[in-house]
Amino acid sequence: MRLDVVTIFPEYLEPLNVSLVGKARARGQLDVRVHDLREWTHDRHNTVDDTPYGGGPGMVMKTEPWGECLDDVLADGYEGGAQAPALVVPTPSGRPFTQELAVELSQRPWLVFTPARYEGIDRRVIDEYATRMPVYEVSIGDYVLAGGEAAVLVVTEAVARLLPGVLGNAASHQDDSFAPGAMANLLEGPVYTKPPAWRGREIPEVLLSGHHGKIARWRRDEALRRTVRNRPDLVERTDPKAFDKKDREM
Ligand SMILES: COC(=O)COc1cccc(COC(=O)c2cn[nH]c2)c1
Repeated sequence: MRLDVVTIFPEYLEPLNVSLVGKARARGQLDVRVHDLREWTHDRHNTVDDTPYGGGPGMVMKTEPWGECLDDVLADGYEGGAQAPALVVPTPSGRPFTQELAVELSQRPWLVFTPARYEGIDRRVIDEYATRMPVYEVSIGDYVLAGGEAAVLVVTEAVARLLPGVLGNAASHQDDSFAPGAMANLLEGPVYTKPPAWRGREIPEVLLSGHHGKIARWRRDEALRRTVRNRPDLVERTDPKAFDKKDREM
C-alpha cells in the first residue's frame, strides 16, 4: 500500500517512522510519502491560507497550493484501475471512522491524506478531486482539532495493522472489538498475564482452568458486561439473535 500525506507540518508525521507503521515501511509493506504543502507555494511568505468568503473567524486553506501539490502527487503511478488512489480527508463533519471503514481503506492500494489546518480547505479542492477518485471524509470523533494530522496518525495505524503480515500474530485482529462476526460491536473484556498474583490481586479462576469453552464464554460475558456499561448504544445495534438466554439474565 502507498500512503501520501500532504501537510504544512511534515514533522507531525514523524511517528509514522516508528513502531508498527515504521516496521511495515522498513519491510516494504507500506510506501509512505509526506509532502510539505508549502513547497507548492510561490510567494515570499509561502502562503497557504486566506480569509473566508462570507466573513467569519479564522482562515481557509487556498485552492492553488492544494491543486498543484495533489496533481504532482497523483501524477506518478496513477494508471487508474489497480493503482487508483482514494482521498482521505479528516474532518469533524465527516462520516465516523470505524473498524469497518478501516477494513475498507486497508483494501485500497493507495491512500492520499489531506489533513487540513485553520477552518478547513476550500471546498472546491475536494469537489475537484471527487471527479477523479473516491473521497472519504472521515471523522475520528466529535471534537475539533487544530489540524487533521493527528487524525492521519490514527487512521494510518488502524489501517496498517490490518494489512497482511503487518501484525505479528495474524489472528489478533480477528477478535478485535468491532471486528465482524460474533464479537462484532462488543467492547473487549479484561486481559491478564503473569505474575499470577500481584499486590494481592489474582487471576480469574476460569482463565487458569484450561477449559477453552468456559474461557470463551467468560470472555464474551465480560465483553458484554463492559459494553452494556460503557456503550449501551452498541448493544442496541447488535442483532438480538446474538444473545442467548444466559445473556438476557445478565
Ligand atoms: C474538506 O475538509 C476540511 O476542510 C477539513 O476541515 C477541518 C476543519 C477543522 C479541523 C479539521 C481537522 O480534523 C478534525 O478536527 C477532526 C477529524 N475528526 N474529528 C475531528 C479539519
